[in-house]
Amino acid sequence: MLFDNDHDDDEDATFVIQRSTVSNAFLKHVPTGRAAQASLLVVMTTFTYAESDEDYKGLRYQSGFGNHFSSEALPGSLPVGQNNPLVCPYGLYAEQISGSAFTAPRDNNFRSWLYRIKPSVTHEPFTPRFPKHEFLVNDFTASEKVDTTPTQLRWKPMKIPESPTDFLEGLFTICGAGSPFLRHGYAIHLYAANKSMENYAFANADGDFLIVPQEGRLLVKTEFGKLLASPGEIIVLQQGFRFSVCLPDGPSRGYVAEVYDGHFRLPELGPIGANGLAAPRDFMVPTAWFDNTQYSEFKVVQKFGGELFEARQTFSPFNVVAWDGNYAPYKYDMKKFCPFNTVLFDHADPSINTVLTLPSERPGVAVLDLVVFPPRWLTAEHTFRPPYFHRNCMSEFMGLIYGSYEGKAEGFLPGGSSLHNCMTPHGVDTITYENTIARGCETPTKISEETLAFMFESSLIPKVTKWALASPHLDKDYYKGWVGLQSHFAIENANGRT
Ligand SMILES: O=C(O)Cc1cc(O)ccc1O
Ligand SMILES: [Fe+2]
Repeated sequence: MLFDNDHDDDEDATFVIQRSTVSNAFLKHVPTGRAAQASLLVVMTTFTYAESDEDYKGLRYQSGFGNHFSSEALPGSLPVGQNNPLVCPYGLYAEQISGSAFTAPRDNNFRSWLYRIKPSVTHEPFTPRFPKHEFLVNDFTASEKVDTTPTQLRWKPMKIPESPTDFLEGLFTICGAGSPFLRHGYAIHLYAANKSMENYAFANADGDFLIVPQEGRLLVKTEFGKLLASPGEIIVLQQGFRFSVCLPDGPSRGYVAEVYDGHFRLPELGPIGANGLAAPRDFMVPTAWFDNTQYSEFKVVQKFGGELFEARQTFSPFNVVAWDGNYAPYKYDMKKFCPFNTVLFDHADPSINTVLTLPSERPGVAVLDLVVFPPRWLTAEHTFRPPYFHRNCMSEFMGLIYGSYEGKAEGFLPGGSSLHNCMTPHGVDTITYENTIARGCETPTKISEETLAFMFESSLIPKVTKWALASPHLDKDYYKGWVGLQSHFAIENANGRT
């Protein structure tokens, strides 16, 4: 460790998860080998986490968003004053990973130098991985696995699978737009898993992963070190990084946004000033750690153009003893978000809660924003305080990590999802509307500490996978939450509702 701005993971923090014993109904209806397998297998309550506690207790991080970091697991393992000396300390190989064109402008130029026991290229040829992963979609411009619909969509929480399933096996696409071949667009996936990835690492050549755990912690081993994230935190694993997802608590599920255009950044703060929203200091980057074990076989699985390929090697890709650069994975605790809001009247647009944004080439228009709905005071006078009724040219995918969402009294459950596509009308449900009118807005109210919802908002119109549309988790009654909204129009009452 070269810097002292490092942080310990809270060793005392525990997170109780509920084990589900129901099969993955999202996949159940799909007449395929994997789904058929899943429905045949008996309930399984074990999980694999082979490593000792030492593996994740007391992890240390470096802090700061977009910093240039340096970290070494052995003293003196970082070369001094240059990137690729003829001979590196400890006989390490120097290897650069570029997350932007070499010539990208400085504030958009991302690269790191990794000093590793063997270079990444030391593997057998890539071959297609079997059995094929049938539930991933990347090229939404061409895939036959997707459909379009302007209907309001909502899904109940997915179930943890019964059969042994790791993060990659348990990943399935819900919706998305564009294509990694064009380097433009995104995919939104869900994952539900019950075991750690064993003896293999995954790397995504198509884009960056932003993972939102909803149940169960994730311990992610990366070439840069380890990241441990609880529900409420997010993890960003950029294009190309090799990583293995382990489940220290067993069953786990959550949401993933995959973006093809480039990397997330902090939003501009404009008139808010220099402080507020997500603070750069709260972004945590791993410290160097390496695994020098000889494996009879260790696979690197690479997603490339939406297809999975694998290559065999006899060593762990987590063999980086030291690294230096600004292209590194990170985590962020959304509970640390510092919200701003209206303090007199009217409802602020949700963009006020943007955590991270991936801008498009059009000013102010995002490929994908991560927006959080954190605990906060509502103080607006003579104002309908919950989210307004609206139609949006942007598309809104929402998830709930815990608690309940201010706009929905019923049906939007932790682990559930909703999609309000481009120009699809939506807003609070009837019960929330009636309760809000009845309660009035005389006193400040607080959205509970026990609640955390988020939204992925995009300017690109998502197509939805056929399995998500046919899933038994799709809430067919979602529209009923609004059909009860009554007309209160009264020509004789010009001053408000009767
Ligand atoms: O639709 C939603 O619930 C998300 C949302 C929240 C809000 O406070 C204002 C607008 C908006 O789209
Ligand atoms: Fe909305």
